[in-house]
Amino acid sequence: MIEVRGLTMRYGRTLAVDDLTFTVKPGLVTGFLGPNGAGKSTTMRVVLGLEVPAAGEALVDGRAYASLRRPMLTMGALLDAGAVHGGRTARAHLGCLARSNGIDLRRVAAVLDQVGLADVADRRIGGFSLGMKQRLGIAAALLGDPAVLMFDEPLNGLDPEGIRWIRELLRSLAAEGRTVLLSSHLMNELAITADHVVVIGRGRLIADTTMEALAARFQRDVLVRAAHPERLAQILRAHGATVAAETAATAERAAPPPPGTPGTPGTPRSAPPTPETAAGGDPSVQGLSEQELSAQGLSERGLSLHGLSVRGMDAAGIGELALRAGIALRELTPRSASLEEAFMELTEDSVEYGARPAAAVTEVGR
Ligand SMILES: Nc1ncnc2c1ncn2[C@@H]1O[C@H](COP(=O)(O)OP(=O)(O)OP(=O)(O)O)[C@@H](O)[C@H]1O
Repeated sequence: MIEVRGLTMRYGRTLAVDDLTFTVKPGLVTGFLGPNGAGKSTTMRVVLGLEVPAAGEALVDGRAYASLRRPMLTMGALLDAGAVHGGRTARAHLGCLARSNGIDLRRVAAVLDQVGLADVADRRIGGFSLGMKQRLGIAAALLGDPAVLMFDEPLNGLDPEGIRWIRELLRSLAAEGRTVLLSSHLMNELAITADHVVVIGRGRLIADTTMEALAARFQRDVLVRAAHPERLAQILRAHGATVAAETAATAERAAPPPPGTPGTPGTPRSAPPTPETAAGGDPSVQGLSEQELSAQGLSERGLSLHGLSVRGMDAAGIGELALRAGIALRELTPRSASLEEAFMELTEDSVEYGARPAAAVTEVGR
């Protein structure tokens, strides 16, 4: 477990960490998020005893890291993969670390194997790529078989295969009951990898929550396609939900970004097209502007194709009401903001979200 309590850290006039408190629990992968300069690396350096805070404390399994006699057995950390002696081989580097921490030298071969560097163990680190150096840094962190692991931006420099590898490694380490903290700028990767997230901005805590709760907090709506949408809309409204027609505009906003665009959604945003929509849909609805749609009123058939955007009720509740009414559902998709969007919203200085486009929905069922 890592406990950060009332931590404050200054560099001259810069308040890098401001009365920060959070706990990183065992058995979970915890993501540490924050914009540039938020104080993530500073917090990690204080945890490692590399900086002395102005106030507060950071404890690893109840002890200050600096007070541990053989610290690598308690916590393994990777802060800067480049900070290694380039003239040494990977095996010699890990051997030095093992000897200075009283770690059995057989662990060196074991961790080299674990991170996929066994074949290059006797090459000089100076010739390693950034990705290989990241793997070596992870091997060093694992050397003492510690119960607590902390990585600063471990995904930097890794190719997609490397990112998948580290994601699986972190998940397996947490599944073994270890405490795993990683900072990252790659929100999408954190969304897939982390169970819990600590978000900071300007050195202060912004959110300390499960990834699931974060997704629920930023849940936009549930997309519903049903056989009798008008009737279902009325029932849902009668039970307190807000129901709007899904238009081409809302569907486009909710669609996943094109490949390569940062910000993969946390939950699926749109279902595969039905044979009808794939074939071009109802010409009386498709291609019309929102104003035209609301002026004309949406046809039952148009609504069943494009669907309903439902807020204020979860998918299970909607499904239950539809079942009771005997209305067949063709689609029921909860749609969340991507973690990227959630992160931007959380860390934005102003609560006002001025840049967000006006809602392109039309009320239904009244
Ligand atoms: N050694 C230092 N001397 C002076 N200021 C520093 C030092 N280290 C960090 N800072 C300042 O402290 C603040 C927090 O920096 P820190 O590196 O901890 O943020 P971060 O969240 O890790 O950022 P990034 O994601 O860009 O690495 C920043 O304003 C930074 O400029």
